[in-house]
Amino acid sequence: MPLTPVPLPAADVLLDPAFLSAAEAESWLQELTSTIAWRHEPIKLFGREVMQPRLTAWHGDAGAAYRYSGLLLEPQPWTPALQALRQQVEESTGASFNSVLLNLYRSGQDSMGWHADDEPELGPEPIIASVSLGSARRFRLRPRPAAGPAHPPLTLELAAGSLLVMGGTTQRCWQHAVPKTAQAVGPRLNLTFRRVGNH
Ligand SMILES: O=C(O)CCC(=O)C(=O)O
Ligand SMILES: [Fe+2]
Repeated sequence: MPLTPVPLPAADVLLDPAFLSAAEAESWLQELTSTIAWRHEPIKLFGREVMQPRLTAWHGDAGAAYRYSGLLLEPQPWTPALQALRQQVEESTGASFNSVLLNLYRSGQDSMGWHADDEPELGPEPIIASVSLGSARRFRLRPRPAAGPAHPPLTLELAAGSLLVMGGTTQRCWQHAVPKTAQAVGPRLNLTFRRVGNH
């Protein structure tokens, strides 16, 4: 399926709900869940260290170090699986990426709080390509307090095999989150391909 624009002011968001077939998505889920060295990292929140409510991993080109929510992340090398997925994402988006952040939401109790991926090393208008595997979860978008347009929040259901692309002023004008859910959901694995450094 093609990438289709999600109509939002002051944002450049595209979604392909079926970037991967169900069988491809399932096979990537199995492979990545079992071969990635998942870490459970602390995060600095208002000056205090708390554990992140999910598992993470960071892979990329040597030297693509990245500060993320108070952590300095040194990338692990690309694995053949991540290289293959990166190539497929680059072909669909026409963009190039030197790193990928992986998040494993073990259950509905794992989540990602409101944030924008606006770290300086991503540059002023970063393109971030997000592939989802496993259980579908809600992905919420809301205007950034003060900087965002007057628009209600929006919820996208990111199902297995979907590709979401955020570019342009999306990070400058909007925030996004993956809230907890009380529904019984299985694990969800998300990969966000990024280009860091030299902006
Ligand atoms: O899991 C998702 O869909 C979002 C991940 C995300 O926002 C991030 O890694 O910055
Ligand atoms: Fe994000």
